[in-house]
Amino acid sequence: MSTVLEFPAEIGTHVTIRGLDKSFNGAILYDNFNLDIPKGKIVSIFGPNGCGKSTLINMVSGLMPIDSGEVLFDGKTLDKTTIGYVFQNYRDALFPWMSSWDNIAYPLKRSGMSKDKVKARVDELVALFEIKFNLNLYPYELSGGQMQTVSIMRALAPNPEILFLDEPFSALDFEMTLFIRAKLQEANLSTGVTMMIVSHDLEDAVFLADKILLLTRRPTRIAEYLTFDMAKPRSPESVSETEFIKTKALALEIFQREMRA
Ligand SMILES: Nc1ncnc2c1ncn2[C@@H]1O[C@H](COP(=O)(O)OP(=O)(O)OP(=O)(O)O)[C@@H](O)[C@H]1O
Repeated sequence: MSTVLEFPAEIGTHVTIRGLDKSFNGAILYDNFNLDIPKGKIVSIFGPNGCGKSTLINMVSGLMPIDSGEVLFDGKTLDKTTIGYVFQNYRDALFPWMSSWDNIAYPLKRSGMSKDKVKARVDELVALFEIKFNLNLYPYELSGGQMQTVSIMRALAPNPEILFLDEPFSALDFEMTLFIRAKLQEANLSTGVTMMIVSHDLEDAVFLADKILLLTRRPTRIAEYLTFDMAKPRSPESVSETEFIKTKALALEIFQREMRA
């Protein structure tokens, strides 16, 4: 098994993943997998169907057990780390018996925060997300995009060090995708929260990314770990700029190479 001593992390690393192994029913998905996630940055994960993108963030976030290996956050274990997780299926992720406001406040109330502080934190998020709809509504009374916005606000409420997002755009229309992309970018830039985002859509993946993790078919390895340092904040027009088009084309080329392999 690899260890941090064998493969020291680069300076500025938040999450070190070392010697990660995972099999399902004897079929190897990850075998001695190593990865560094930089602090305060956004890493987009892209790769062939079934290569284990969701499994990777589920293992790092502790939703799924690993067979062996080590995951450390600034050298700490998961139980000493505040994380947030945004699920693909926001309909099932929100508590249907609570108003949207109570959904967002839930993790804060659970941590024992005083009523005044809870209200102040929810107000901060309302300002950040420029919420115009009524948060007294129940999730089922909201549109899909509004529900996903509430799920992201809930995940960000406790000021996590790291936010995991599993295909947050997959069920959104284009207008909401643009809105949520912009808000995730703002949240990252204003709070420095690290993000790991699984995306099926290459444009979404590249738009937010400081790093693009391209995975191979299983057993899953790193095909390339691209750095994309186009200036931020990026705008909807950024996708037409040469720098963006070039990186997207490079990622596509690597993806296609892996599909043929
Ligand atoms: N709980 C499980 N039990 C058995 N096999 C599983 C389980 N979870 C995932 N797998 C298998 O592991 C592989 C990777 O799944 P995962 O959902 O992580 O891939 P993905 O890259 O996110 O896929 P997609 O692009 O289709 O969303 C798949 O072959 C899947 O069938």
